[in-house]
Amino acid sequence: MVLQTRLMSVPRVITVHTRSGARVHHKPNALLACRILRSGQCRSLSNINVKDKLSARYLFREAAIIDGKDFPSTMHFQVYDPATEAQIGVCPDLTPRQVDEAITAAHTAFQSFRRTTSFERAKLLREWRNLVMESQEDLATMITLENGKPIAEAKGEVAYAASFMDWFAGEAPRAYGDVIATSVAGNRAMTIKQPVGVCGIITPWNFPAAMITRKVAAAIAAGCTVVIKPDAETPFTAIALAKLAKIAGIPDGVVNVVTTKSFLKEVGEKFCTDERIKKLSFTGSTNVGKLLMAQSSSTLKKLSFELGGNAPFIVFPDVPVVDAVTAAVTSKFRGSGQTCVCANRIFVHESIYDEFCELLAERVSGFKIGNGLEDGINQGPLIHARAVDKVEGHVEDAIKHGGKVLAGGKRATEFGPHFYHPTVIKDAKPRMKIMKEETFGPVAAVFKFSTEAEVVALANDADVGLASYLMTNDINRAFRVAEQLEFGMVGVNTGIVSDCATPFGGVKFSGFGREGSKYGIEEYLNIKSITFGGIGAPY
Ligand SMILES: NC(=O)c1ccc[n+]([C@@H]2O[C@H](COP(=O)([O-])OP(=O)(O)OC[C@H]3O[C@@H](n4cnc5c(N)ncnc54)[C@H](O)[C@@H]3O)[C@@H](O)[C@H]2O)c1
Ligand SMILES: O=CCCC(=O)O
Repeated sequence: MVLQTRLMSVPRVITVHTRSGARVHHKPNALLACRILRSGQCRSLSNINVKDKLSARYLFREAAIIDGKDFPSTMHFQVYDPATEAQIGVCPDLTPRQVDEAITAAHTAFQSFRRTTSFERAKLLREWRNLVMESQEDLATMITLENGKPIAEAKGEVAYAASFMDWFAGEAPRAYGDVIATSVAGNRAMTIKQPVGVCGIITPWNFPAAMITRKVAAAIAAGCTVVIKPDAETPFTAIALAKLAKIAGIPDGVVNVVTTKSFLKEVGEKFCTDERIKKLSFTGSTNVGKLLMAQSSSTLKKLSFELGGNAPFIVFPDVPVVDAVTAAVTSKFRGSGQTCVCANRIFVHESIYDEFCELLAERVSGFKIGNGLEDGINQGPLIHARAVDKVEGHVEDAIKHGGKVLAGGKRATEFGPHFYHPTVIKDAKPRMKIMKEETFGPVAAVFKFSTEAEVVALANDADVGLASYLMTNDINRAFRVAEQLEFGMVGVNTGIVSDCATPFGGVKFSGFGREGSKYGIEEYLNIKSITFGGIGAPY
């Protein structure tokens, strides 16, 4: 019976592709199907009917979107729910040649879209935003299915994603230029800002909607067109967003979504080396960021990179411990610890260390783990088996180096293979892996410190510099420490720094460029200076 159920999950036609792009189609017989299941190519025990879970069934599309149309393909990859391992659907596995069609569509659309007024683009963005919020439940359901985060968090992500549309609708008409006094008496100069052109957008799985809209809303506000490549773990939210963009009246070719898995490297290279793509905005790991930067050198593209973090969370003794724990929990366990701004190293002053650790462990032990679609769940699965292995490795390493597990510390296999119990580790030491590497999982490692100078040095002892946090009620210390922290963002007395209105981005190996805020649109604009001569002396 189990085998029969498993066999039903094997696609009716299987397309196997070679690296050279040649395709072979199979109608699997039982033997081949068994081999596929054994090889792990098809691991689901059942399929989820996503459309039945949505009120707008058309939002779930198993197609790329190029030039406003569904782009079919004969090659596909499967997408799975990390909570149940059931198959959610299949997505086109596009080759660089097919991706070329998306770039052509974006390039053609740019010729007219660049000429729209900023007011027209703002109107389109607001329309898109309204549709996204009307579809909040459906989009959140898709996010939870693809990514695993609890449904309440997924709804929050949709609202966060929509906030960038609203924000950049406001920023579009405010892309002001300057009037400049020149050194030559007869001259006058001014600047105007123009859209850079077609933008390549590469995004990770941890925020299937918000990492896209933070880039795309800014690009559209500026008058650019985009080709989005979402992560192969979470493509359906991106496709639904593009469908809503079309319904909002955003012209065909302005928002394209390409999906790929087997041709990831080649498609990445295509994004970097195609001269029609003038800007690449990437959110993901530092290693991939370095590769994309190297690959882009031949085309000298404008680049924005939001890369990995390893956030310190510093607790000084002048704040109530309960407030510090609440902020630490908010920062650490968002998305089961899988956000780039999650606290990774919690530094607590020795005078309140034991109390903090105990209260943190008590809070974390009360978390409700499970399938994010169920009521009341606040910790879902991790994205895949590799993520669980990494978390397990960090916990084992911490124990080996003297760390004491106060909560969790083990896989939560009773919920499924991708679950890990939210964990608190006391007596964390700088020699542990967790000090140097982002865990990207639900592990709170708590370090003890004695002096301000010591903790600032410890916090800055990282090759990345994205978010950082400090808790203190001493205003002088807040300024002093915030200014010394080598990070792009500092949260003082809060565990959340993300907001459409504030600049988001890092320093060091966390990348460069800023998203959101009044600076976000600048990443998609070129400044042109226009000098008028022969005007005469100024009055
Ligand atoms: N700074 C931020 O805003 C931010 C946000 C989310 C995640 N992150 C970072 O991302 C990392 C985890 O995410 P991840 O595992 O998905 O990262 P990743 O770098 O593996 O993947 C990110 C995206 O890049 C794509 N990609 C991978 N290899 C590629 C290649 N050779 N060419 C082109 N595209 C390629 C992936 O398909 C995905 O779409 C963490 O380090 C995290 O801190 C940073
Ligand atoms: O994971 C990175 C982005 C998280 C955020 O925007 O708050």
